[in-house]
Amino acid sequence: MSQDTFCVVFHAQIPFDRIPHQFKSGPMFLQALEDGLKKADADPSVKAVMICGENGKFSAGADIRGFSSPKTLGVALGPIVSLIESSEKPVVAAIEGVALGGGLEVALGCHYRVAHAKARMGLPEVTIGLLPGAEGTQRLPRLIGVPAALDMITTGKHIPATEALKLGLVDEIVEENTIEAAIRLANKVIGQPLGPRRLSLKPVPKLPNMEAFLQEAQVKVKRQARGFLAPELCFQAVQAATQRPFAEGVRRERELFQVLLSSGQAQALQYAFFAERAVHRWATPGGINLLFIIFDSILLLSLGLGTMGQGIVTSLVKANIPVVALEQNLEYLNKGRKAVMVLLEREAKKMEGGAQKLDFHNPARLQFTVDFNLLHDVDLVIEAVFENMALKKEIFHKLSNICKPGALLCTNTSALDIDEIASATSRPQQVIGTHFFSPAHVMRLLEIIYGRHTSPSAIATAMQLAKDMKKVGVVVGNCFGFVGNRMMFPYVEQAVFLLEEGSRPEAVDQVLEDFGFKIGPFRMSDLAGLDVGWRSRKGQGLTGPSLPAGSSARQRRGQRYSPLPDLLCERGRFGQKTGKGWYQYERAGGRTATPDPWIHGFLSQYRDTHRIETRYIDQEEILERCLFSLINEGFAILAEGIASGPEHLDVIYLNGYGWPKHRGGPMFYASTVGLPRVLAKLQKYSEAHPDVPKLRPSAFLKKLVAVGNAPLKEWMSYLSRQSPKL
Ligand SMILES: CCCCCCCC/C=C\C=C\CC(=O)SCCNC(=O)CCNC(=O)[C@H](O)C(C)(C)COP(=O)(O)OP(=O)(O)OC[C@H]1O[C@@H](n2cnc3c(N)ncnc32)[C@H](O)[C@@H]1OP(=O)(O)O
Repeated sequence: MSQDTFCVVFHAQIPFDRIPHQFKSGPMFLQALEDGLKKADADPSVKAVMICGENGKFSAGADIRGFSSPKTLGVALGPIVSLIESSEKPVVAAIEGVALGGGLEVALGCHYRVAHAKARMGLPEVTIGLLPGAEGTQRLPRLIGVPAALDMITTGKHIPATEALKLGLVDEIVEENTIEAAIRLANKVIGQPLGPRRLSLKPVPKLPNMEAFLQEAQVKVKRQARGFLAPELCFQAVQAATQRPFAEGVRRERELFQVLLSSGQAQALQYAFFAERAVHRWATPGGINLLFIIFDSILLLSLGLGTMGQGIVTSLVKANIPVVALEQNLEYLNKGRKAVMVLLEREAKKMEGGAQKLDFHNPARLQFTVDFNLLHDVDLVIEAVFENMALKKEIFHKLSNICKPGALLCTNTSALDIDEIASATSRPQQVIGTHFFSPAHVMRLLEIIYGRHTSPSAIATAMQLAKDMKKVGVVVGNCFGFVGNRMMFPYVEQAVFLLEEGSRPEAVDQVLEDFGFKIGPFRMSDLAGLDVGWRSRKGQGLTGPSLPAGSSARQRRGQRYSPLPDLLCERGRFGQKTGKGWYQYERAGGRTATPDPWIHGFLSQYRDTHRIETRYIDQEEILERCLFSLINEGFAILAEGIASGPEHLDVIYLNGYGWPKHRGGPMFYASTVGLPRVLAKLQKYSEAHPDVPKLRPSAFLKKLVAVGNAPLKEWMSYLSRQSPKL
């Protein structure tokens, strides 16, 4: 093929750092694309056009940071995609790496698409609070049909090339040189009619039951979205494709895009996108940041095969890390092994048809043992026994004696003091907290807690482990409850106080679920088991036999205390596992929560006993007392240097506590509410409840308001000592 038959229009786009800023996806970049296309069209020596990316990547779409100037992005790309499609010369996309967002929309404008077998494609705009605004919602259903297009557009998932080929999204996949294959294809199709290849001219493939299908899909999207607008508007845009001609569908897509752009939710999700990446960057006080400790041949030992241990082992096997699972006796080991195998079988099923296979029947990858001697060879231990300081110390003392000198010793704890655990060893620099969230093979968050002596390389290794396990690792300092649970305590405390004052569990849960939480505090408590907190409170001497005689029922250490959860536990109401908790369930182990008249009666009796006047509590008060007390604790955490920035707190809440993504995390949410308002409300509630210290506004919050409601990205600059613990 002669060189002059083609114009390779375009080399773009990620990695972002390798191309000049003005060409990323801004107006100059789009102009260059348009100019190139026009030049190719006008040049009679050019017979076909091939579009490819630079350095083996097609395009990750727009630079998300540029969405502040909408006109230059999605909306302006649409006419260029149309220009590609209307070309009288065949245009072939050569997709390598990724084709995402605007990148895939460009490919949809092309007449043919060739992809490398390892390429991934998707329209992830919904995950940043938007919809594909360059005609993607109108072209994709015409190409792959409504069900598959709806799935891709409303979830934003990336699909592998093999799946794209099955769906008809690409015409060909190749193992070798994609660009050469695209040129070959272009050469072959020169002179063939282009009409049938123009997606805007194609009808949307019919379904026998389109209306019923759409109705059902809409209900599903709405149910899952819980106040998140983008999936619902993505749905509406695809629906428009089924009901209107192409040009009208495009107009509807643009209207909906503008609604999302101005909703505030897009801003929150884009903040969350960068926050998740920002938490990968951490440093010690000396500026040391070791991110590249690689341990691809580690033998890892997971100690304890309860629910957490089972999930951790499953995640490790999924991450292809050789693992030895240890239990104290054969009975527990066999029980744990059975549960792990069930989880792994399930995971293997989900992965069927994909490139990766789960290798868990091979003893070199996964073995179960009660033999502590196997500890000699492991590189890393994750202890996952239950939350008991004495037990953990005993285990760490043993680990310190048996494990080889370089082995990293991790403790899975949700609140216990890492320094105290480390003090039982002769190598506190190699002791670190790894707080997994249940179910550990599903939840993305991993809180990584360093103690006073933890070394930077131990932190780096734990961060690398998180990455290998496809989790979001967030490095935090050591304090009771670390970041996530420490912020959760005042939230749950307020929820219970609200019951004392007149609310009901279902009313409080409803308000927080309407806000967007997957599950309210009482449903959550029933799910986790009320006995967990009861055991912890007994350990702290707040209830149970160690409570000093004569203690007041509703006061502890001079502060307000609610005995309500303890009273439920004393009556055997542990939540779902006993069939009764804050709600009633169909049976022990049941999952359907129903408001329980017994609880309502019990609460009124409790108020009578303690002479509490029942009052009506409105939704605003429920929301503010729960959320603002949690946020207030976040400011205290930042001021103490337990976390390096508000992004860390937000990423923890988004990935471990079901905080609604479209609200950007608690600290981002506070910034959108406005810090003066948060402060004023805390002051008001604190005055009404002077015996609740967690409602007293944090000094750091007051300072940020005093300096004029500083924007979130500047908050940390107002702390005199930043991250003293790092
Ligand atoms: C040849 C075709 C031409 C195409 C023209 C396109 C013109 C665009 C015009 C309009 C389009 C509008 C709609 C959109 O496109 S919206 C954007 C849709 N795209 C995305 O949402 C992709 C988001 N990114 C990712 O999913 C991943 O980052 C991925 C690209 C898969 C790479 O993952 P990974 O390898 O794990 O790396 P990181 O996630 O850590 O990212 C590396 C750094 O790159 C930064 N990054 C990534 N994507 C973007 C982005 N879209 N905008 C800005 N920055 C981005 C990321 O923050 C990392 O940077 P840092 O390390 O500094 O944090």
